[in-house]
Amino acid sequence: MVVRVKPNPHHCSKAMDGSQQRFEANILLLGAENVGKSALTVRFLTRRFIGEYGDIESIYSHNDKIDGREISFNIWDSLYPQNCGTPESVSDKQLQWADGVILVYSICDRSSFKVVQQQVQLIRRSRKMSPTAPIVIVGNKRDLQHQRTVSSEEGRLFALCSDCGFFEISAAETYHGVLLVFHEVLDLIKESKAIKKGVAGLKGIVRSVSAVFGKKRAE
Ligand SMILES: Nc1nc2c(ncn2[C@@H]2O[C@H](COP(=O)(O)OP(=O)(O)OP(=O)(O)O)[C@@H](O)[C@H]2O)c(=O)[nH]1
Repeated sequence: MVVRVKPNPHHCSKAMDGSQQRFEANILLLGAENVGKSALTVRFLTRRFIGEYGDIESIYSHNDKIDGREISFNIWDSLYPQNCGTPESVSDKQLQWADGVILVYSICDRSSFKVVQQQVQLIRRSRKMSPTAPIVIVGNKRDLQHQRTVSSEEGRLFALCSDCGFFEISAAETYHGVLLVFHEVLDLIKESKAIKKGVAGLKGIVRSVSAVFGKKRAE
């Protein structure tokens, strides 16, 4: 089931508990205009490529079952340019909301690759998002090889150097590539949340041990 709602950054997934069956993930799609952010989103949600998508910014909620576990995806398909600061800027609200980011460029639009490069720097420098939150870079429109201006190697190398995931796909041609992108982000979000939980658990142990020793010293 897909539900389309207006962007509400207060809709938050951070209350996930490993013991619960349902896993909730907030995924933010960013990138320059016309690169296929909406095409990717709609392909993932409906398996269809419809060609024209209009200029609507939305958060879509989608429930799925993967490996027997209920998954709740919230996908924020953002509009470019973002309505704050410089064109490539990303709002604090978006970063606070997101558990993971998909940054999309078009392989036949070099300026869109530059926007992705700038957005990676901005996200990495921001304190609004967990440093363990994953970023996956997607070179879209792979079907337009004859118009290519960004090589696969360049995209892959940049992603590798920036510690981001990387895919080259065509939202127009196949559903499978799009599915792989969303599943990768989901897996990385799970890992990131597990790391955060581990760190929190460790802090709890340190606090308990300190409390015991503190008490003993006081006796
Ligand atoms: N050839 C080709 N065209 C694509 C592909 N993905 C999207 N498009 C086309 O690119 C255009 C822009 O797609 P959108 O999904 O609206 O792009 P967007 O990034 O959401 O654009 P904004 O809403 O302006 O931010 C549309 O005409 C799509 O049909 C693809 O993989 N291959």
